[in-house]
Amino acid sequence: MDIEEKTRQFPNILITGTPGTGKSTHAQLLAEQSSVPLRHINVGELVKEKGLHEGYDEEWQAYTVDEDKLLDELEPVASEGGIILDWHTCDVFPERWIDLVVVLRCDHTQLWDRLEKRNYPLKKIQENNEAEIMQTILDEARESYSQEIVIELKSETTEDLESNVERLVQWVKAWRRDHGCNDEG
Ligand SMILES: Nc1ncnc2c1ncn2[C@@H]1O[C@H](COP(=O)(O)OP(=O)(O)O)[C@@H](O)[C@H]1O
Repeated sequence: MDIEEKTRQFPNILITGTPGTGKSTHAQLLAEQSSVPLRHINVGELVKEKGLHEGYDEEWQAYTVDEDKLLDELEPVASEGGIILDWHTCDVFPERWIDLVVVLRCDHTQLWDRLEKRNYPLKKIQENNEAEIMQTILDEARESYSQEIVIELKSETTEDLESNVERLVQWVKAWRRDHGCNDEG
């Protein structure tokens, strides 16, 4: 455990998964329902807002992220703790920042419908659909972080969403207890 980790009062959670699996929906609800303040950071939006990219890729309709700039931008808030990082890329963050990695999963036909509703180009829908079938992001998460902090959660129904968020709310409380933080005061 390094010094930075010891001084954090709030955990950092990474919510990842193929686009459309429900990251933003989960992150937003968790930030609302948590009994301690957690800040939802939609990394894709942050990249766009702060210009943390090397331009827009028309073919993929996505920004090419400048990872160094992104990490510099996030370092102070990550060190402070209490952030929910919401992004489909999970292998760029330093391990010391992250206390829990949540990988959301969704049946691929359902995912296809969700992405179609977003008017993604067919190529992008196919690519993401295939990534979900191949569990690409789950594998990346398991390769990038220690096994004990990576959890896979199903995100297909509203019931899934509610029970996942409740579980995460409880996890945050337990993390704080384990780290000697007093939630009463
Ligand atoms: N567990 C779920 N049950 C029902 N609909 C969901 C669930 N998770 C996400 N959705 C829906 O799927 C769409 C994509 O969700 P979103 O949170 O934007 O995904 P992501 O941030 O992973 O791209 C939204 O319309 C959202 O309402």
